[in-house]
Amino acid sequence: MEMKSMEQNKLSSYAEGKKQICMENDKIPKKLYEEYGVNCGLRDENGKGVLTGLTRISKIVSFRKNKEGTLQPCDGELWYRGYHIFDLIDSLKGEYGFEKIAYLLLFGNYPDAKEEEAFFQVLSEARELPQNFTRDVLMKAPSKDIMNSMTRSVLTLASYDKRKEFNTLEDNIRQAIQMIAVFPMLAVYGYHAYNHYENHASMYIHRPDPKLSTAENILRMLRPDASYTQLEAKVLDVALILHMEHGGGNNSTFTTRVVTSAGSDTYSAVAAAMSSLKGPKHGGANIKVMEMIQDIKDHVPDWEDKEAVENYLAKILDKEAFDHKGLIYGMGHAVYSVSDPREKVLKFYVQKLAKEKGRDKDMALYDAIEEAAPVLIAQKRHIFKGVSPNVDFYSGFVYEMLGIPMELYTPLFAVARIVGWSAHRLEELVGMNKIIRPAYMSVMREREE
Ligand SMILES: CC(=O)SCCNC(=O)CCNC(=O)[C@H](O)C(C)(C)COP(=O)(O)OP(=O)(O)OC[C@H]1O[C@@H](n2cnc3c(N)ncnc32)[C@H](O)[C@@H]1OP(=O)(O)O
Ligand SMILES: O=C([O-])CC(=O)C(=O)O
Repeated sequence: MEMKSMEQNKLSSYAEGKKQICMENDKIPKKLYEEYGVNCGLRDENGKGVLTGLTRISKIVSFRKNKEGTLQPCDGELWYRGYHIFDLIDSLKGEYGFEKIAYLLLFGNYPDAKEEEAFFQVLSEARELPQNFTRDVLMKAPSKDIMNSMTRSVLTLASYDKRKEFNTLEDNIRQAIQMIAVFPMLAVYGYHAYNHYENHASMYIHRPDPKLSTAENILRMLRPDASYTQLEAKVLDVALILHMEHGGGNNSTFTTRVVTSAGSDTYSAVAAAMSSLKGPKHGGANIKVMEMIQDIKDHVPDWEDKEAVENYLAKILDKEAFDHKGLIYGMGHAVYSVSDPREKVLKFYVQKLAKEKGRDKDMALYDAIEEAAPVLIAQKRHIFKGVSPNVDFYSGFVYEMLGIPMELYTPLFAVARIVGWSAHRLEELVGMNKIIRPAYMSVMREREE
C-alpha cells in the first residue's frame, strides 16, 4: 500500500510502540493449553488431529498398529478414493494422468474410457478466459507474488459468472471444472506479465492446445518456443498428481471447507484457500526451500563438506541464519512422521533428472540436508513423532530442472490442489450443510469498571 513517506514513518513508529503491549496481552502460556486439555493447532503432540469431519475423498496413514496392538509411527501412505497413490501413478505407465485422477477425486470413481474422454473434452473447452481478461486483469498491476495475482483473478472471475448467486450443486460442479481448467493460464500468464513488466523480458502469450494434457499445456504456455519433451511433461504430470489432494485437515483444504460451510461462493472459497496455501509453513515452503538452498550455497563455500552444511543448518535452526525464523523448510509435517510418500516419488524423479542434467553436486547437498536436518531438529525442538522431508523438499528442485521459474512453484501446487479443494467443497455442500464453528475456551479475565 503506497502512503506518503511521512505518514508511513509515523504509522510505523506507532506500530513499533504497540509491539510490547501486543506481546503482553496476546501471549497465552502453553501450560494453559495443557491445563484445559486444548490441543494447540488442533492436533495432539503425535500429530493426531482433533476430528472435525468425515471424508471419502482421501486417506493419510502415518501410524499403524503393531502385533501387540499399539500404534507405531510408520512410513506415510496416501490414498485417493480407495487407491494407493503409488498404484495410481504406476498404473499410468507412460500416459498423462492429471485429468483422470482429477475425475476420480471429484466424482469418486475411476473414469472408464468414455468418461475419461468426455471429461478431457469438457476440461479442454473450459480452458478459456473471458474476453480480454488477460489484457484487462492479468496484465494490470502484475506482481512477483503470483499467488496474489491468481487470487485476484479468481475473485475477478466471479464478476463474469452470471449464475454466481444461485450456488446450486450443478453450478458448483461447473465452477470447479472451470477453475481446474483455467488455473494453469492464471499462473503462467500471471508470470509472463510479471516477467515482462518487472524484469523487462519479452512478452508472449501462447494459447492452450485443446488436444494436450494439463501438464503439456503448462509447458507449452510457459516456454517461448512452446516445446517440451515427453519426459518433462510426464514428470510435471506426476508432480501435479502428487499435489492434488491431502485430506480435509490440511490448512488450505480446511479453509475451503470452513468458508464453504458459511454458504460463500466458489470464488471466495478458492481465494481463501489460495491465501492459506501460499503460507511458508504450507505450500509456500517449496519456494522457501529453494531460497534456503541458495542461501546455504552462498554461505558454505564448500557445500560438499557435510559437516559445514550441518553447522549452517544448526545456525538456521537457532534463528542466526537465512530468514531467522528457525525453520528448515521442506522438513517436518503435521501428520507424517517416518516419511511422506510423495517425497519418495519426487526423489525418484529428482535422482533421474539430476543424473541426466549433471546436477550430482546439488543432489549431494539435498542428501546431506535430508540426513542432517531431522537429527538437528530432534536435538533442538520437542519432537514426539519424528521429522522427515515433506513433499515440498524436492518439488522445487524438480521444477528447477524443468526450467520452471521459482515464482511459479507455489502456483503449480495450487494448479494441482484446486482439484482437492473442489472435491472437498462438493463433499461439504452435499454431505454436511452445517456451519463449521469450533469453540475457543476463554481465558479472559473479567475486569471491574
Ligand atoms: C504441503 C505442506 O504443507 S508440507 C509442510 C511444508 N512446510 C515446511 O516445510 C515448513 C517447515 N516445517 C514446519 O514448519 C513444520 O514441520 C510444520 C508446520 C509442517 C509442522 O509443524 P508441527 O505440526 O509443529 O510439527 P511437529 O509437531 O512435528 O513439530 C514439533 C516441533 O518441531 C519443530 N519443527 C518441525 N518441523 C521443523 C522444521 N522444519 N524446522 C524447524 N523446526 C521444526 C516445531 O516447530 C515444533 O517445535 P516446538 O518444540 O517449538 O514445539
Ligand atoms: O497435510 C498437511 O498438513 C499439509 C500437506 O502436506 C498438504 O496439504 O499437502
